Amino acid sequence: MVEAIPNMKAIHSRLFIPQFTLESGTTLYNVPVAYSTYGSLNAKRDNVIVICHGFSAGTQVMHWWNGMIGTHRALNPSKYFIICLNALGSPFGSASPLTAINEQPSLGPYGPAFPLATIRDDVRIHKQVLDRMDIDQIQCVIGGSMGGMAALEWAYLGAQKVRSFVSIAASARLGAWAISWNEVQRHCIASDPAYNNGHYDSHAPPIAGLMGARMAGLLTYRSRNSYEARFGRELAAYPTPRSSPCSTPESSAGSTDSEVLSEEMFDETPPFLTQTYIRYNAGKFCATFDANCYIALTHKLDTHDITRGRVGSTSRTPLADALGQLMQPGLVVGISSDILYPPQEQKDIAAGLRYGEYRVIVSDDGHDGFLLHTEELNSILMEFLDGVRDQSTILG
Ligand SMILES: CC(=O)SCCNC(=O)CCNC(=O)[C@H](O)C(C)(C)COP(=O)(O)OP(=O)(O)OC[C@H]1O[C@@H](n2cnc3c(N)ncnc32)[C@H](O)[C@@H]1OP(=O)(O)O
Ligand SMILES: N[C@@H](CCO)C(=O)O
Repeated sequence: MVEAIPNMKAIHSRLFIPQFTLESGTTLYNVPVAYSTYGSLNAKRDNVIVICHGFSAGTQVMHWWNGMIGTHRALNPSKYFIICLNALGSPFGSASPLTAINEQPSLGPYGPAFPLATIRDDVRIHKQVLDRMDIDQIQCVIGGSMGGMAALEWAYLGAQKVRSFVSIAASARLGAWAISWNEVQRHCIASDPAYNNGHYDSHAPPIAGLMGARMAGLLTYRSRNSYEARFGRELAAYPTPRSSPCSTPESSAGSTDSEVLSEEMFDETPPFLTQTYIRYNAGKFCATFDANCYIALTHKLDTHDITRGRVGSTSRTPLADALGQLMQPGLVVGISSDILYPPQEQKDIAAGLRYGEYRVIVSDDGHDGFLLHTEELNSILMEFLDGVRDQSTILG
């Protein structure tokens, strides 16, 4: 349920950047960038907060961070001009495998030929959108997961342009563990014959592969304990098993449901709640996501490394050297049970920053805690934003 905010409505737009050269060297033309805004710019055009979205979200912050945005919330549209811009490669409006090559319909969509776009590319092209709005200073850039990685990249634009940042449940550079999970997910998609090396009919996409990828992803977003507590070995109430030699009232007397399930039924019916959960949610995801976009975004994540090009190749402490270059206050938040980007990674980021603060949300919800614990996150953010504002008032 999306909260109705008085005197405030989201504005959704798309702007076209005439020419943009990616880090890879490929130049895109007439590049769409989708974004949503909440609130209004003040006279000095400096009350700006940039929100960076995660892997599968779009720019409509109210849809996935509802608890964070509102009149008495950290993201207060009566105070701030809040903007969320869609990452390149995502299926929600910016240039991606789904959009026409250089916006020329006659050329058809990029499909698997969409070039590698990094998080740094996102920041550079999103900055161009802000430049066109005559915005030169951002109060804070805030993001979780992939968005938290983008927040770190935004900070490298400098403390005059980006006054502070908040990076939640994110890495400074993707490690072998997270890259491998991305590879597992790409493999699921590529193994689906319908994928056809990315040249599939949009009416017959590789659903099975995409579902497999999302199922694997879903597990990395939670923790063992959260699944155990939520589902345990509970059976789904539906669908009812067709028939079974073991399921007559007589034969099942004195047995639990799970004891009377035959192997055959196990294959044909999803008896455990956890199975229906991951199947349902992966299926729901497939209704709005695209397989080539999924692959493009996982490659984007793999390239993420804040040290790239910022630290000499002989550095023995590349992470600390790169983080030490950031001069603005940075809040880094971890979720205690995050197995994808474990809290030690956020602790290390905060430790490397000159003006870093580390906070942890203690929860069994895993990586998805950044979407689920909005009350706690909201308080942490409010405190940080107030502190930064007080500092700016004192320091000018
Ligand atoms: C374009 C846009 O920007 S839209 C935003 C899309 N992206 C996002 O929201 C970000 C990603 N979101 C997510 O990963 C998840 O939604 C989270 C982490 C925020 C919440 O996940 P959960 O805690 O599992 O949410 P919830 O308890 O509502 O369950 C999710 C769904 O599974 C269903 N479900 C729960 N248990 C079961 C089960 N055992 N079997 C089948 N279905 C189940 C729920 O009914 C719910 O269905 P619904 O989405 O149709 O209402
Ligand atoms: N559940 C989140 C986790 C990744 O940030 C998503 O799907 O976007």
